[in-house]
Amino acid sequence: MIPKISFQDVSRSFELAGQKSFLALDKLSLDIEDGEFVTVVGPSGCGKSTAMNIAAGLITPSSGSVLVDGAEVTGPGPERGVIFQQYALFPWLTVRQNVEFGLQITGMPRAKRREIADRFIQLVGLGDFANSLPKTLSGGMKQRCAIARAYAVNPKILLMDEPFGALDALTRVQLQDQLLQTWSQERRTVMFITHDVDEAVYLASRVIVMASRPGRLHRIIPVDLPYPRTEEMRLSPEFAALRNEVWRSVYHPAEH
Ligand SMILES: Nc1ncnc2c1ncn2[C@@H]1O[C@H](COP(=O)(O)OP(=O)(O)OP(=O)(O)O)[C@@H](O)[C@H]1O
Repeated sequence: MIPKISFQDVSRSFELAGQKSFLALDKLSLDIEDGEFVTVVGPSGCGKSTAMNIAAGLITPSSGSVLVDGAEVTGPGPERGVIFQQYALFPWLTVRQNVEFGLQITGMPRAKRREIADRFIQLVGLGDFANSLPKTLSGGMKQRCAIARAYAVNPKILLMDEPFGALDALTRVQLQDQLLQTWSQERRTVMFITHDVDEAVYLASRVIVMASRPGRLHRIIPVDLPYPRTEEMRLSPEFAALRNEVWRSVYHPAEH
């Protein structure tokens, strides 16, 4: 089976003015299977976003390559949806128009667009706000809108860079469950960066732990908890053990 996403010896350095070049990512090799949900954790500056942006086709590697379905990534593509922490919604468009936007550029007829947009707006719990402008929404609602917009174009891969980072704890947990629910229905491949160790364990079938200086793969920790994930699981000793393991390898990489 060809992996859905394959990082092959991917390195990236940045030229800093007046200094020698800085190695942000050092020979990352990692395969992500079709339909898999992986989370990526690691200290600030260890190259998580750099790796994801290379997979998204937003920046190029200095050496190595990322393959999607066996083909080298050379730029962004509709099969890869990207969701950032601060997702820029168009402020002059309503929730529905924002969600429809990605479909419009594919040339889809209006009625079909609206049907799909409304389905995803319902799914993320914004049914009552379809005609609202972003400025009238809370941060969590804006992010739900951004997620609906990314889902609506039906990308086979979701690249999510701390998408819930700015949200309160309760909204965050709700969006985690919503994300897992849609993932189990539609089986996209998800690569999800987070600073939250609980979130990393709760969502993933494997947690990718990176280390810094230079940014690199440190460990891969499998999460042997069945899906669907539940609140009971979140509070279980197995979950606590996994969380501790991930925590130690992020914060004490020399020993773990
Ligand atoms: N465009 C750039 N120019 C110069 N240096 C950069 C650039 N982008 C990233 N870097 C550097 O590369 C390193 C890795 O950055 P990256 O954003 O990938 O880390 P990260 O693990 O996602 O960090 P965080 O968890 O803080 O978001 C950092 O030291 C950063 O300063």
